[in-house]
Amino acid sequence: MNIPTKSDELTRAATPMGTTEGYMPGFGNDFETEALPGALPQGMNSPQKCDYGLYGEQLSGTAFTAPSHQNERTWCYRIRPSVKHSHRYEKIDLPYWKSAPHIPQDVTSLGQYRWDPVPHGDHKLTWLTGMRTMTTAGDVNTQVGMASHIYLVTDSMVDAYFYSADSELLIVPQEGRLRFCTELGVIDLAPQEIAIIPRGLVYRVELLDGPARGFVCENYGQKFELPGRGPIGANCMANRRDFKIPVAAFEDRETPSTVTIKWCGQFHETRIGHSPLDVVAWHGNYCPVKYDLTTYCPVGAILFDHPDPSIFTVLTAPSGVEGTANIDFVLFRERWMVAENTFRPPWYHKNVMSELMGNIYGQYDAKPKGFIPGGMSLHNMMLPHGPDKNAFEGASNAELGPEKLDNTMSFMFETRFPQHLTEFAAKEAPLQDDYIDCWESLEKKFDGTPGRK
Ligand SMILES: O=C(O)Cc1cc(O)ccc1O
Ligand SMILES: [Fe+2]
Repeated sequence: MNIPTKSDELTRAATPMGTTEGYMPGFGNDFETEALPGALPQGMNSPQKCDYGLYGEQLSGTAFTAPSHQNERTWCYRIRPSVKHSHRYEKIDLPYWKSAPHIPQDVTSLGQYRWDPVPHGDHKLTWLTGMRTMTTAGDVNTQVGMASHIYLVTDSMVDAYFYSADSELLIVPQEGRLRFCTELGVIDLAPQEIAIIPRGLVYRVELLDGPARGFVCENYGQKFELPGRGPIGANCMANRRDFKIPVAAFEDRETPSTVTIKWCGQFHETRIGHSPLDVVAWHGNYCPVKYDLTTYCPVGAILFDHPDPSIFTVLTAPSGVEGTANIDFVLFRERWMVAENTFRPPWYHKNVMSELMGNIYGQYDAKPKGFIPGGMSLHNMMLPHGPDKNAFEGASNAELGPEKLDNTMSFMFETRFPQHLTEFAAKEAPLQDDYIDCWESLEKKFDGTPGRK
């Protein structure tokens, strides 16, 4: 079902030559875009008077003094400054959207957990009311850790806008299509794509094709960046040119509207008389982005053994400790399996990091049954897990030749912090009570006989 949206009224910049319509290619580089000719000042940021009577305003995504290779900011030229967009703030309740630290007393997070897809109910839900927090980790106030959410969207936000001062959001759709109308332009998002909406950026979310469901990683810490490729070199994994940044788009609409702000885990609302999506031109490197996961080029073992899943890292959000991420976003997609004399699925293991997984489509090799599209699993810090009985027997006895793992796309939000279940995850979401039984029938094979396999 295609749904008409308000955003058809947005005035968009012409798309630069050679780019996909509405987007500019790149990640972390400097962009410039204007929806009206000449709206972007040249050679300086703060002319005495901006063209078209626009106001200049900077959005800083890193500290002013962050090292230059990490420094991110964007200059916006807009109809009104943001401060005119915020009157008195009133606290509001979004009871299903939780922030760390949130450790419910009567919920245990120590265990292996798996959920069926959270079903769409009868209620109408927007991006804000349909956000369901599953886990939280770290502390939103000290800007470390993350939360994982499921979103269920049946309705567009109408004259309603949002920004998170707490976090950037990494969005992983699983069903339905959404349109993110942001201050810096429009991102249309479908399953097999991801988007990042930066901290502080105002937007509304429209439903293009619904109902929509997906996963969100809310990153309280340092921004997601591309991982270093080390000896792999300059190519493969996620390539910068496959990321897409929207061109400038604005609306000049005088309608009573609300802006909701997430700030230190609390939600506040303010009323304004116009659309805040009024940035006519911008330049900078702090911006929303989308990425098509089918452009991710996996690199793997081409002779024997199963490497650590870090080879599949799409994006990493560093913590203060080198090599130990606040969050890694890891993708398990279609690929060839060729390793000889090897148990090919993931090995049994315990991990100091906490692994939250979601299935976008198809079958995951370690869990041929039970981990279904839209479903999630959590293997928390230092809790053992690995292939279920079927996967173990199948892979141990398979005739090994080159084999294509086809029709498969799952992902992992892996964090250095333990993840705590919310009441929703423990009591309302479709938790599989029998999940741990998938390992129960793994029998003892050892009988002391050398050469027994
Ligand atoms: O537990 C999982 O399924 C995720 C995972 C995959 C893999 O290939 C190696 C380690 C790992 O944690
Ligand atoms: Fe794992």
